[in-house]
Amino acid sequence: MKTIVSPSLLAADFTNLQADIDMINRSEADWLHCDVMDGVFVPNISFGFPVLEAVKRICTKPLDVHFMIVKPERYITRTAKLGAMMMNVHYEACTHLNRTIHEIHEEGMKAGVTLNPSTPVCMLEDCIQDVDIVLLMSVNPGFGGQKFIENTYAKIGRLRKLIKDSGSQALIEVDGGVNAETAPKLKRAGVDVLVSGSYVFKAEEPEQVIKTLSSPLPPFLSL
Ligand SMILES: O=C(CO)[C@H](O)[C@H](O)COP(=O)(O)O
Ligand SMILES: [Co+2]
Repeated sequence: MKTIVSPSLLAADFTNLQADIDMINRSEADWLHCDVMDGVFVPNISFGFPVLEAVKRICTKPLDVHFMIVKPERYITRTAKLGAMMMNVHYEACTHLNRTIHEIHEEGMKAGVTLNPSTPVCMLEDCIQDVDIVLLMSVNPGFGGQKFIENTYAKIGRLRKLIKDSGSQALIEVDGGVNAETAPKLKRAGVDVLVSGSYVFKAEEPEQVIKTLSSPLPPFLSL
């Protein structure tokens, strides 16, 4: 089965976003992952609504928006208005996660819940049936180009079990350090969606990289 690929805009060339988004539009990428950072929840500031709105005007792929901000519920309506397909909020940033998930759905978007590397998947036991996607951070959020945290493979297994046992339909998305070495192992571990920033946008042939990320593993590697 093909893997959903969501290249991360954070690694694009901000002096020529049009060229990089043209590449995404031509490519086999399924979604475009947009990292919004506030300098409080994470120690970095990326971009906000003016950039998201401009990107939405020229990008033909659905936007998968990853909010690394405190109290993301303040921006649900605005995110829906810009036309995002999915709003990903951090478990660690939401005091009333149940309400936030329902508000995201009421605004017509898919609801994603993101876990930092140190947050265990069992924290999702009481909301897994309500979410469309769980985004596992495989780096500490805030920066692109970091080293993949190996414990993510085992975490995917624990999350897969939680999803199965609860009868949830949630997809498993992994973000951070996804490249030629980690992607096949993530596929074998059962990931549904791969986010990849530097590996895609710094590649000589980014469209080919996206195609390879989305391809199923050869049968002898899927064992
Ligand atoms: O959420 C993120 C960082 O907080 C980015 O989506 C992620 O880091 C992607 O970058 P790379 O593939 O270069 O690791
Ligand atoms: Co991200």
